[in-house]
Amino acid sequence: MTQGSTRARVLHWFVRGGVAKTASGRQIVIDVDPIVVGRDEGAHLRFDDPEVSATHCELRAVNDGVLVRDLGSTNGTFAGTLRVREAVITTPTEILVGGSRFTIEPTGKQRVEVGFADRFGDLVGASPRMRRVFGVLEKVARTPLSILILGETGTGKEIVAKSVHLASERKAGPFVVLDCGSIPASLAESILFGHEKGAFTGATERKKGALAEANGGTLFLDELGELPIDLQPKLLRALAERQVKRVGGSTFEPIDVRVLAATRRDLAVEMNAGRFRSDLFFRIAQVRVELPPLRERLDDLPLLVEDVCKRVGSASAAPTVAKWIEQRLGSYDWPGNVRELVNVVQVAATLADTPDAIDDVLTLARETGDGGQEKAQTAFAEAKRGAVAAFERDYFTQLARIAKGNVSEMARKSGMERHHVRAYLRKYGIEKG
Ligand SMILES: Nc1ncnc2c1ncn2[C@@H]1O[C@H](COP(=O)(O)OP(=O)(O)OP(=O)(O)O)[C@@H](O)[C@H]1O
Repeated sequence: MTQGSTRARVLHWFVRGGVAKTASGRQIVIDVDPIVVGRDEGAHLRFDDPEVSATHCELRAVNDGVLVRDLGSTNGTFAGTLRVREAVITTPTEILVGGSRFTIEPTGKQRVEVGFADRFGDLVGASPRMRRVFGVLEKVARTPLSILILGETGTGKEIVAKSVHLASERKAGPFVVLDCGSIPASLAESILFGHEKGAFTGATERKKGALAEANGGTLFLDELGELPIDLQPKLLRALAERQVKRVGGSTFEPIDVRVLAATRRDLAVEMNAGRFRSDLFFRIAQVRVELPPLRERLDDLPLLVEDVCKRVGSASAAPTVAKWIEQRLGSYDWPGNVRELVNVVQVAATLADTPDAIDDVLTLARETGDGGQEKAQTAFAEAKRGAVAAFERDYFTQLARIAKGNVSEMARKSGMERHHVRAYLRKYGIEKG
């Protein structure tokens, strides 16, 4: 995990792309950025075939060949005679989608331009995939393009959005965050577009919506996949026409807003299931940025550890903390991604003078058992924090399982507000399913 080895890997990041060819002679180059195959007008490789789903499958270059991934299509994706959910194509292969066919012809290894920047705004990362992300963000931050940021919980989606805003010409304007997952359906329209006084019961004052609040700046739509379906065409219209009408109002006000959005959900699957509108998807996903899970970019650990230690004022603790993580969590898969790492590093950094204490406290936090002996050797406050964290992690993991990921159900069962439940799920990197 030294800087030297990181640099060598950057220079040697190669993928095998290819070309997708249709019977009518259309050709499209397959690179590391995903190509969507589907019936939708926004699809990169489009088939006007009713048996093809709106967003049917996607193709992209990976290390060994062309990755074909079905996007929850109705009729499936076939490589030759095999129905595939996900497959890496290494030799020329015919792909069947609905009643249409195309061929993938993989090419030799090609070098991916990753750039050398190992940070962008508040983000750091030395892995080739993050360096590539930084290169893309550098190029698009100053443009008006909207960006869809994809990634598991805790991979840094919100910090990407904030950093893009601060690197854009809109940085002096507002940065407004709207968590689409916590909007109550009855207030959704008013939260987005605002309302006039008396528009509905409880509308005691005229109020701006999130779009108008973000005027002159950036609106970050977190959890875009959870935006209520009936609101989606209205948002699309507002973005296209650059104007909003408040609930209960009769006039339009102009808005000048750049939209950035994030999602943990696979929106292609949502689109095929009719829960997300593809026209809104293609409007917002003018640029798609995918943040890989931390387990796929462990090269980022040293720089992240250094960054967090600096942030908490313990820069000198970084080598001890990095060594501890390498030794004790070397094969850990970080389900809570960078957020979980940040939590671990913050605790470890404050205890770096006594590495044994790191062991005690962080092992405690991870264990759900009582670990009596270890507890008694740790300061009471730390031990309690560890035990509470273990309880919370366990409770919400089980709750999510029982409620099959349904946040409303979890809120009912736990007697908590939905946004509190969501905060705990995030804190411990628990997928909602
Ligand atoms: N590349 C990075 N460099 C430095 N810090 C990072 C990086 N990525 C994430 N973080 C930190 O990890 C934490 C989680 O990041 P963030 O809230 O942006 O994740 P997220 O993907 O939006 O999560 P969620 O989907 O749960 O909302 C924050 O403390 C953030 O500062």
